[in-house]
Amino acid sequence: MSKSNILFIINPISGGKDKLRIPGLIDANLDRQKFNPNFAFTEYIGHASEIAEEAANKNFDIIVAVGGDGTINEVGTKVMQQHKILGILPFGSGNGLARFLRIPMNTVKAIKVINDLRVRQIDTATFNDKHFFNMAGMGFDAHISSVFAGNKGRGLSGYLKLGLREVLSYKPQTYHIVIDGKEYVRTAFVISLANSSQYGNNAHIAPAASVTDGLLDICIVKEFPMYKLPVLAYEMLNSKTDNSNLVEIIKGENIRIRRPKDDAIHIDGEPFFMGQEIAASIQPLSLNIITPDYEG
Ligand SMILES: Nc1ncnc2c1ncn2[C@@H]1O[C@H](COP(=O)(O)OP(=O)(O)OP(=O)(O)O)[C@@H](O)[C@H]1O
Repeated sequence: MSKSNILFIINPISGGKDKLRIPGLIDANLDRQKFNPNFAFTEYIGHASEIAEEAANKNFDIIVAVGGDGTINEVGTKVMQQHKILGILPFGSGNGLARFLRIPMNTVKAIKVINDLRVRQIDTATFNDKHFFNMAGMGFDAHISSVFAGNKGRGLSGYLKLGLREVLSYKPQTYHIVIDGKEYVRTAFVISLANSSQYGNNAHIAPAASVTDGLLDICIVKEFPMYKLPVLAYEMLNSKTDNSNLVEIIKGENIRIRRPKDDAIHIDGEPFFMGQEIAASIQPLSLNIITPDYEG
């Protein structure tokens, strides 16, 4: 059997964890009968994308994102465009897609998943001109990720502290939403377009989401009084937003959203700025990815 050339693209800042030991750990645990490993550390935003594109144009068959959903986004976009295979070693703050796909948070176990080399196809989606793999959206979560991006102390506790401060001052907006031709007008705190079920850290906004159904779950988090925030948190952490009074979920393939002004959005947790009009759609089974033996 010929060996696959595999490149690990390591984001040194994701999840706020030191990653200098990662190449050694991979060397010690990767199946050398199957793989020729190489390593690259990213140095700036967008670098993972550049490295992945170059590797995909060379002779790398498998490219592994070592980081969180933002790193997966950069690497996955190039892997998908070049019809290669994506692997994930979860090292983010939230690890939404990795958790959804049941990729172990333990690095040695996640390397063993790569050794098993079970490749499946999952849906991906677009949000205007950008691809996403886990979740994209606007409203409070986009606002918070733009604020979080300017914050040096990444990691869960930094995120929670900022979230609490911002939640008290954020004002819901009114959106005109068209999902597969049907129009909805909603005043919402957040609109999330979910490919997987969760933002990360097992906060499930769309419990019934599947990455193989050819559909996005459009999650409209309604305007609600702040004292109900713990209810929403409880529902997300217990996968109960399907029956919530606070969240409306509609499945669809093609989505258009008009909002009151140009504003922040997020793509897989990373902040961007976009205009008033957003068009999103799903690309069924468009990404080859290594996962454990799990259907979701
Ligand atoms: N060397 C670097 N310095 C600064 N930023 C970087 C560097 N390398 C990559 N990045 C950027 O770091 C951002 C965050 O990465 P990532 O999403 O993987 O981690 P996270 O936000 O901690 O995890 P999650 O998205 O799972 O919550 C990405 O947008 C990526 O472009």
